[in-house]
Amino acid sequence: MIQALVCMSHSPLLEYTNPPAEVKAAVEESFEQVRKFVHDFNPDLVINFGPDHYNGFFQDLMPPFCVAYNAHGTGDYDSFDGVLNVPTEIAENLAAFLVEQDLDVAISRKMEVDHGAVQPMEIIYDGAPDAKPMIPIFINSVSRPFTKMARVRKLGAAVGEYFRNSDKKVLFIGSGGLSHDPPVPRFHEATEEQKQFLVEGRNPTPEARAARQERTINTAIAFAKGEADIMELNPKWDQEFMRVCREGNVEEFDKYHADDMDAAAGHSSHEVRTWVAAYSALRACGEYTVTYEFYKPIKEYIAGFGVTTAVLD
Ligand SMILES: O=C(O)/C=C/c1cccc(O)c1O
Ligand SMILES: [Fe+2]
Repeated sequence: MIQALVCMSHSPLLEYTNPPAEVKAAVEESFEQVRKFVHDFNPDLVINFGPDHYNGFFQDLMPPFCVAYNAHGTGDYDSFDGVLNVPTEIAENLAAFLVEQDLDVAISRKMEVDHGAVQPMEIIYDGAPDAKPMIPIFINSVSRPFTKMARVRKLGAAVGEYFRNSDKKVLFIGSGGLSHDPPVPRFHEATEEQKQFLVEGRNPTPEARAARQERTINTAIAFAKGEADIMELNPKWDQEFMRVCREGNVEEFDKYHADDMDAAAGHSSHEVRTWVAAYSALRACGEYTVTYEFYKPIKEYIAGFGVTTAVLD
């Protein structure tokens, strides 16, 4: 087995809110399954398709895709705040290959990644996402305009093609989703203060960061009580999306359009773009089988929470 995949939801609320004990236990069991899967596979390299939540990328310059040549954690919600172990030369060669395939990715020699990118690696490697060489690939999942899903699929497929004949064991990670609508500001509905944050919010003061995080935590607590002004989770939508992942006909991802996603599954459902890229990468390496699936709508985490693993046939 030379390539494998983990796609999973993330939530910065894992350590900040309290779902019922049986839900917490079920989530922890899903994490245990993922840990075992990855430790058995023991990748040489991780390709991490991740979103950002206005910690590393802002609307002063928002690329659709960005390949990191070097990266560090931003430490939001107490996530990893150190330097990541990015193999720069492999990342440079990968980006050059992608551009040759007409996928005009941005590159960064100093990418700042937030909980959205590092959380699966923190879960797998006991809080140490720098435990393995990892190339973060940012996929804009928060800021309009959104690329068509077919472009995300093609990006993933080209990444897979690049590693298909590699002698390294490569793990593709997609981090985010599924249906959810956390209180991340959207430019055209934002206050003047929020607009300024969306454009110039890099390196917030500790007070500003704490206030932002407290707002999200309070929203999650209110959401669990049925009192928050955010969209409901949509388990039906989530399960349909997971069916497409499972069946392996990745062109079917192209049916997802941004406006419909907003309306049916919430404004952060775009994070499934990371899954689309990761599944398309694996599919470019061969036919695959999903070996593990977990799903629960969890209001305390503001997430339709899905976890999957897959291997080549
Ligand atoms: O406040 C943020 O940056 C994001 C919060 C959030 C909440 C729930 C699920 C997610 O995927 C999130 O990123
Ligand atoms: Fe997120």
